Amino acid sequence: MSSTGDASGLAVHTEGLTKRFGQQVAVDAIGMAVPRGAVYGFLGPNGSGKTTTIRMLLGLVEPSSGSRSLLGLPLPSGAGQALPRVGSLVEGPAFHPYLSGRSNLARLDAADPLADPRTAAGRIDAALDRVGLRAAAKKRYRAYSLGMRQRLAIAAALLAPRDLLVLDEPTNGLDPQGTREVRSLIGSLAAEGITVLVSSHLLAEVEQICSHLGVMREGRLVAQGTVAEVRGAGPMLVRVQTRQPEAAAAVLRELGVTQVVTTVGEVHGTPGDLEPEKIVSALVYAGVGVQGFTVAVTSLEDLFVSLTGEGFDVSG
Ligand SMILES: Nc1ncnc2c1ncn2[C@@H]1O[C@H](COP(=O)(O)OP(=O)(O)OP(=O)(O)O)[C@@H](O)[C@H]1O
Repeated sequence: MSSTGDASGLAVHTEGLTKRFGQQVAVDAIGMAVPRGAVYGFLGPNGSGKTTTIRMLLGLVEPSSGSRSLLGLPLPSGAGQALPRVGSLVEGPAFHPYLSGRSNLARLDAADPLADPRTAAGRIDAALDRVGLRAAAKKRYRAYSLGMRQRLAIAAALLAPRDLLVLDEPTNGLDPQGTREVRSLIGSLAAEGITVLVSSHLLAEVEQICSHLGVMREGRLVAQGTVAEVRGAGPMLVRVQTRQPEAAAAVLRELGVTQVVTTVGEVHGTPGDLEPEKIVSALVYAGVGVQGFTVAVTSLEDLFVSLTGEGFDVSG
């Protein structure tokens, strides 16, 4: 877990945040730190507690214990000041299928007591522009693709000026094209300086756009930090290309390399504290012909499997 420094620079901060449902601990004393300006990927398998955490952050669910603050303001006392600056996509707003995208936004805008009706048209156009739906604004919602529907939902969250956007599984159920659309939209919002907290059970869907990651497993936050920090927390991997993989594997095991795996023309394993040059010289000394030797950090995908006990490429 990384240190995140000054709490005032955090868009989201929790300490010991916990939610119990009867006997079940859905969220177990988590300390989240989302720096301002970050795109924070909140990852974890289904049921690991992401939605419950997000609902606590948005004031939709009361925590059993612990504290939470948004944009430097503690909840619940600072909710009135903080929440208007926070846009969210949690359970997708209810859009009317027979109304156009623009009319749907107009209805939502009119329902907001803080929104000035005299400036509604400009606000709605700006929101449609930002999500790239201006040209399709007059189409009925039911004719929108899934990606367009999700972009309209994000437009709804952007009707008021926001400092923080909280998106719960915004790519869930989207096809690859829709996923790309939402991902690129998140990238452009982040470039405008909006902090984005985006949850997903699919690492691959958010990995490319995130500056920070938080990983949930069974209600606990098991890793958090910049992408590089989280990746760096994983074990190193040595890879030996050779025509004698069995002989190389024996040398590696002898040296104390763990999780040694042999494939055609290659052996890899986790070297622990062993210096890579010691491994190379031992291989040469044993007469193993070394064609290639690399030391690399574990891939994020492998790391997540080890952190969460399951792959992130399983959907549903
Ligand atoms: N209102 C509730 N009453 C009882 N249990 C609940 C309630 N809400 C969530 N849970 C339980 O809390 C755990 C965490 O659920 P949560 O929805 O937060 O997980 P998640 O990581 O968001 O998963 P998903 O992606 O499936 O929504 C689950 O075991 C869930 O069944």
